[in-house]
Amino acid sequence: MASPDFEDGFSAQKLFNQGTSYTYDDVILHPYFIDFPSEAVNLTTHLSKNITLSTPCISSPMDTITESSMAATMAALGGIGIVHCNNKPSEQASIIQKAKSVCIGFTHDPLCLSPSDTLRTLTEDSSPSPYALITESGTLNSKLLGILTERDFFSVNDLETQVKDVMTKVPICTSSKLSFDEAAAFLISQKLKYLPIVSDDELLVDLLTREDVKRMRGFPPSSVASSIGEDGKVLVGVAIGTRESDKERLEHVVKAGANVVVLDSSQGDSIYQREMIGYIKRTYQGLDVIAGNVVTAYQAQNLIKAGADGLRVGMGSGSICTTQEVCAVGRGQATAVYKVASVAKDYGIPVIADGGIANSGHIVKALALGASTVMMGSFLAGTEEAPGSYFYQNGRRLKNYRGMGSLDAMLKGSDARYLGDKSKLKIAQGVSGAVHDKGSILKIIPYTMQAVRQGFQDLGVSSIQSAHDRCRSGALKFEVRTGAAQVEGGIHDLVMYEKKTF
Ligand SMILES: NC(=O)C1=CN([C@@H]2O[C@H](COP(=O)(O)OP(=O)(O)OC[C@H]3O[C@@H](n4cnc5c(N)ncnc54)[C@H](O)[C@@H]3O)[C@@H](O)[C@H]2O)C=CC1
Ligand SMILES: O=c1[nH]c(=O)c2[nH+]cn([C@@H]3O[C@H](COP(=O)(O)O)[C@@H](O)[C@H]3O)c2[nH]1
Ligand SMILES: [K+]
Repeated sequence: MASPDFEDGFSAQKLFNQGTSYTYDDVILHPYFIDFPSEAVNLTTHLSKNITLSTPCISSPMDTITESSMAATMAALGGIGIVHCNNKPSEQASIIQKAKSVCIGFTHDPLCLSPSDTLRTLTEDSSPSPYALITESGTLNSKLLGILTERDFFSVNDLETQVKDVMTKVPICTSSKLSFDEAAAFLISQKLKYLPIVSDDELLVDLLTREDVKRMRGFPPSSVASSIGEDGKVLVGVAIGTRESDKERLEHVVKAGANVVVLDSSQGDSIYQREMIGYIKRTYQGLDVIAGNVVTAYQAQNLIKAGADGLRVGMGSGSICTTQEVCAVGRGQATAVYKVASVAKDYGIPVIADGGIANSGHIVKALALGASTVMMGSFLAGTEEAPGSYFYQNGRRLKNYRGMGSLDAMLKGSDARYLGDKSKLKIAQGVSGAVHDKGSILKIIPYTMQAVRQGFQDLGVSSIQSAHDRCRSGALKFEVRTGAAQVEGGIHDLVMYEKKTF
């Protein structure tokens, strides 16, 4: 459809050239003519020059957000996880390897015992396991010898009995080559409660339980392609720093199968990033490098000229960030995304809108303003896939979430980044806190993406590319919302309500 000839609303170019730093909540988009169903919206996008994703979502390289479970599940949902680097290179490498071998839906790290362990091992925990898998070495990736369930040990009173004397030998198991659905069908057909999953050489790799099957049935079916690399395994990204030692780290993580590297810095337009981009491009042909963070057109151009294959945008916009307060630099995230994306588009470089995503509307705005993907911390914090255990406080189930520039995270890292350099005083640029239990991203991401599709339908655009084209041409109209308009746009004038998004 041709654009209407009314003076109504501002183009992004006009809106963001007035010297005001706007964030997502400050702006609102005008709806446009709809001539397609929301299911027709295709959110396929570019993470970087050479990597395509079917879901425009990335989990942030933070130690309370992305380790193996998050990375594997994000990729299964068509997005990608970037594994954090607040650990030893060998630890980061094993997180990548684990992410690449995880089968979504299965019980990972099932309880394994060795044949000589006693029943006491099983029962001494405050919440005893209802099963154990017996392997030669008592660990995963060892030959499966038997299974122990309540049926086997219910009537045995002597806790010193060795498990090998009561276990069921040669349990029914299935191949790790089966998909979740195939393995689940087998478990149901055999009326089993526990189904060990073994490799071709009979090593135990996973377990499928009836509870797993019930749980997975509660999640929406995935309608998008998983992110799979040339190695046939899920795509996994890694964050690294820009110190000399990060070159060695990179070697480890590339060997472990990392598919893309993110240079993780609050202010990416530095000599350190330029040199690191050059080094990576010279040393690892075919490995995409995402540089950042940046918030201005000038910074963006510098990193693109240095060879970046993608840019990460956001300074101080994150929920745990105090950079703007501490250092007086940064930018409202809507302005930052628009300005950086405008330059990056000229070079065909995709942009990640990083930080400040609190709802699906923010994702629609970020993508409409030129971002190809969004990176999220807080939105994914507190999920089952985020690292760390849940704990209770005042009756609420919580998980920790912290900034990578918080004192807590810096103390944990204790490597060259901060503490190795003992001559430097440490200044925190982030906080450490907790968020409530959000369930699984297997539910959050599909529902959020459907909300984004509905937003795109309201805008009259059926793909991220067409949103970018309409924004660039000035046909996509924006306006700034006053404080009162923002209040009006939220929930108001109710005595009480319950907010359920899906
Ligand atoms: N997006 C945001 O707004 C912010 C993000 N963060 C996060 O916190 C973490 C830490 O970020 P940064 O402190 O920026 O980490 P960084 O490692 O990039 O920088 C730490 C300090 O080391 C210096 N440095 C880096 N490479 C060097 C080299 N080769 N030689 C000498 N000095 C060098 C930097 O200039 C800086 O002073 C990251 O995970 C980042 O994403 C922190 C603050 C803001
Ligand atoms: O100023 C900061 N101090 C920090 O300690 C810090 N840690 C992470 N980040 C950045 O915040 C992003 C996540 O933001 P959200 O929680 O809003 O998704 C992340 O993706 C990062 O870009 C930090 N920024
Ligand atoms: K902030």
